[in-house]
Amino acid sequence: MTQYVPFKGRTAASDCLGIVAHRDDSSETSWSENVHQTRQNSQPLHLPIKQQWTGDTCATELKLTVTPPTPDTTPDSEQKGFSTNDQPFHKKGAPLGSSLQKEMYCAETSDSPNYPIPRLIITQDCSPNSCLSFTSPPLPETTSVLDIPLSREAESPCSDSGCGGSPVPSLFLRKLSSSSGLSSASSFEESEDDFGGSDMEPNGLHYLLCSPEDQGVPSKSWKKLKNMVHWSPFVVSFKKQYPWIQLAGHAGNFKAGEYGKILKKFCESEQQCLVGLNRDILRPFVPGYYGVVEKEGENYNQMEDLLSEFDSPSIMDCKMGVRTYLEEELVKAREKPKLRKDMYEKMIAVDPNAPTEEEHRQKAILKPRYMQWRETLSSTATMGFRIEGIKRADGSCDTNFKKTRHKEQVINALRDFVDGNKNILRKYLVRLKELRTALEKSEFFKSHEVVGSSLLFVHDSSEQAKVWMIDFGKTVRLPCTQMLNHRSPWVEGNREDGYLWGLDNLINIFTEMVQE
Ligand SMILES: Nc1ncnc2c1ncn2[C@@H]1O[C@H](COP(=O)(O)OP(=O)(O)OP(=O)(O)O)[C@@H](O)[C@H]1O
Ligand SMILES: O=P(O)(O)O[C@@H]1[C@H](O)[C@H](O)[C@@H](OP(=O)(O)O)[C@H](OP(=O)(O)O)[C@H]1O
Repeated sequence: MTQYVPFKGRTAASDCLGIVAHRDDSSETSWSENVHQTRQNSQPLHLPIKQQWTGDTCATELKLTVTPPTPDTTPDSEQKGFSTNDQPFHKKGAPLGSSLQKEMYCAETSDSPNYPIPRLIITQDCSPNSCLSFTSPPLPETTSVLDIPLSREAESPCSDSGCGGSPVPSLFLRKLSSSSGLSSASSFEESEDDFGGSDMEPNGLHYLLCSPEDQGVPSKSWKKLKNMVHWSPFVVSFKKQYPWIQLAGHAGNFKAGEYGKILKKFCESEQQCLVGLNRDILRPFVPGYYGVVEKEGENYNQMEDLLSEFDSPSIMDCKMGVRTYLEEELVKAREKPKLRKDMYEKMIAVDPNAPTEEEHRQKAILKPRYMQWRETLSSTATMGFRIEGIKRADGSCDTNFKKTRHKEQVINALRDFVDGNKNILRKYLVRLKELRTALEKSEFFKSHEVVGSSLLFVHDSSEQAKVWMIDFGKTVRLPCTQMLNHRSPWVEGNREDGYLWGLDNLINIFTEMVQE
């Protein structure tokens, strides 16, 4: 589906799902008003969004000077092109000054505060499904983490990049997605004593086995050991010896923790979310949180490993919401536009015709442009969720879902994921509905913009099937007076994320599949 941009005017009304973007220029307010009115009365004239990024509108203002890999001494804030004062993004992981975290492909541009980053406005038929009523999970009286104060202020997100890109050498730390060029580089390289390396997948992808013994040890071996943990008290020392798989996300973000726990690079706002969620009605749907752990000079959030209760699990990561970047990322991008060579390369790897002429000339694109392109290429914009990756029970792994956009494609992927097993589908459906009920009651949820968060689906051959919310690196507390319903269309400023709308759609799809 093409993404459209309203272009000076309105047209007839439309009930169907559509995407509207507009320029952030001097006519911003009236554009915004037009779009609001448009949803009620009329449909805007449309232009492909690609035209937002043509040279005559904006790109001529950019002068691309690709910054070569910088020495380790460069402060992170400079790496990201932010001054030390403008720090809306807490970086993930290491303490300030870590030499690990570098921006390699970020290109500085001339400062142009009025640089027109388009605003994406999703118009959608967001009539929610009628909610089935389920007993709410009991609100815990105590939590596993008790003493971390919650800030009342909006938390800054943990985006590695904001609009400036990942603060790590992309040669070493890659996003675990097919187009990001997965290689045998393991995100656990730094701790080979603790973990095994990566396994080559049949489709050429790799996933990570978080098993101390698995360098050269076939998975059957650890399985045996794991069984021993189940059956014999003498094998306690074999704890941690099961494979842990990171299906999506930034490579290098995880390490093994205690048995049944994993460590994710520390991010303050994610920590606050995990603490808040563990005190909320959503507690049964999020990983347990066990505080901050320091390992090899770096801080990590220790959380429950959601795979630990499963045997050779099948796993799916679904990124939720209609938007995958925060509003403040757009603001940042306008203030300090930065060209991303790596994102241009990821884009042309999927579709060589996707970049505008100007982007081709510059061989770089802005992050919001890339993120919007990803959203419209996949089902994010049209359904409010997208599949990021699937790992099947046989060990095969697929992260090639960038172009999985249509309902039929999603259904095929889901059918393949559950291997046609309707019992598992039914269990997922029940769990998704329970989650929706909890989300609709949750104090945490209504007071946070939840962007880039995923649902982790896990099942195994015993037909145990569960879903959890994960990844709160870009979950941001709203100002006290603001609340979201997570179903309204997003208009920049309202901070709606479409999370519940996406969940409604997911539930509809599972319902259809169960009834098939
Ligand atoms: N608590 C958990 N238990 C088991 N697996 C997990 C858990 N948290 C994350 N994972 C695995 O790690 C992957 C990435 O997790 P997550 O999305 O939190 O990482 P990230 O690097 O912050 O991602 P992103 O780049 O999208 O922000 C998930 O797809 C899942 O496979
Ligand atoms: O899946 P892809 O196509 O590889 O694209 C990445 C994906 O959109 C991530 O969500 C994003 O991280 P954040 O959500 O943390 O912004 C990352 O940005 P980054 O490269 O700036 O980290 C992108 O590169």
